[in-house]
Amino acid sequence: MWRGLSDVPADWPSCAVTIGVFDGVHRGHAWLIENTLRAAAESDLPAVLVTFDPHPARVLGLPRDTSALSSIERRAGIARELGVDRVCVLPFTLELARMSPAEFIENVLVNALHARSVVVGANFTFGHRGAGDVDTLRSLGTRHGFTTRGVHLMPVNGADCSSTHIRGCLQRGDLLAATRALGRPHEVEGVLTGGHEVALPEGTALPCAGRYAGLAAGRTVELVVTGSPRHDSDALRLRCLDGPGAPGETVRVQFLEKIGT
Ligand SMILES: Cc1cc2nc3c(=O)[nH]c(=O)nc-3n(C[C@H](O)[C@H](O)[C@H](O)COP(=O)(O)O)c2cc1C
Ligand SMILES: Nc1ncnc2c1ncn2[C@@H]1O[C@H](COP(=O)(O)OP(=O)(O)OP(=O)(O)O)[C@@H](O)[C@H]1O
Repeated sequence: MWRGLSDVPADWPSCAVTIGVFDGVHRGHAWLIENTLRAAAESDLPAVLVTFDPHPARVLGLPRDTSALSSIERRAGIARELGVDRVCVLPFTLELARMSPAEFIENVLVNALHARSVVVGANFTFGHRGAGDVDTLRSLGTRHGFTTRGVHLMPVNGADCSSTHIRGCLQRGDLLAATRALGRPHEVEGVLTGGHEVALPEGTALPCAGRYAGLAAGRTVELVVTGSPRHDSDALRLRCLDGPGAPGETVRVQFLEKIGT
């Protein structure tokens, strides 16, 4: 995983690039990655996924739920499992947010990554005030020697499959719909404390308060989410009953089904 453009080797070859937050790496993201791998294979190029951390909306203070469906490490791990060769995490700062679409293309895609093919979802925006889109990539790409593909958005159950949709499913306790959009059950990772509590990184997305059937360390467990859900879900706490490990151990927990309030 490259953390910032300074980690990209100067002799990095031409490549195919896909860009976005990719929180949760849901089925729509997987479809986009599949298209990127196809574009890469057609020209025998490596595939790079460019992502941002923290979430741009959080840095910009936009009134949106930006609770994390996956940590940046997990996101990169899933992308690698899907076949991406490198993940480049750009620290999303106010300075980056002020970069124009043309500057982003020149500094990131052309000068650092040597992009020859760029593949994004049809709704992708970038650059100051989100002014750049697929058409911007297409017209500036002609000048800079890369091609652009805008991939149609994969729907799930008639709606756009998006991280926002999945956060909404979790807030309603609709785990079935969340699983369907993610292509796997929602999971979180944290450290077990005394009293079976799981200490989670700040801003982790949890389903609404209630009792859930889940999996931890390969065992069926009962999960209890307590607290009053707020916009960013930090007020929610997680307990994992049935002793999945000793205090201090890191545990990955999957939510399978809501079994009570
Ligand atoms: C260089 C750059 C500057 C950006 N500046 C802004 C901005 O000023 N305002 C904004 O709402 N989003 C801004 N964004 C965020 C994008 O509009 C978009 O949310 C982000 O690239 C993630 O794309 P995705 O939501 O499709 O994953 C910027 C993104 C980039 C890469
Ligand atoms: N359903 C989808 N099908 C194909 N591509 C998608 C889909 N959803 C998002 N993308 C693309 O994936 C990349 C990452 O997007 P992003 O992380 O913003 O996804 P998102 O799920 O729409 O997130 P959010 O709901 O937080 O805006 C972007 O290029 C975006 O256009």
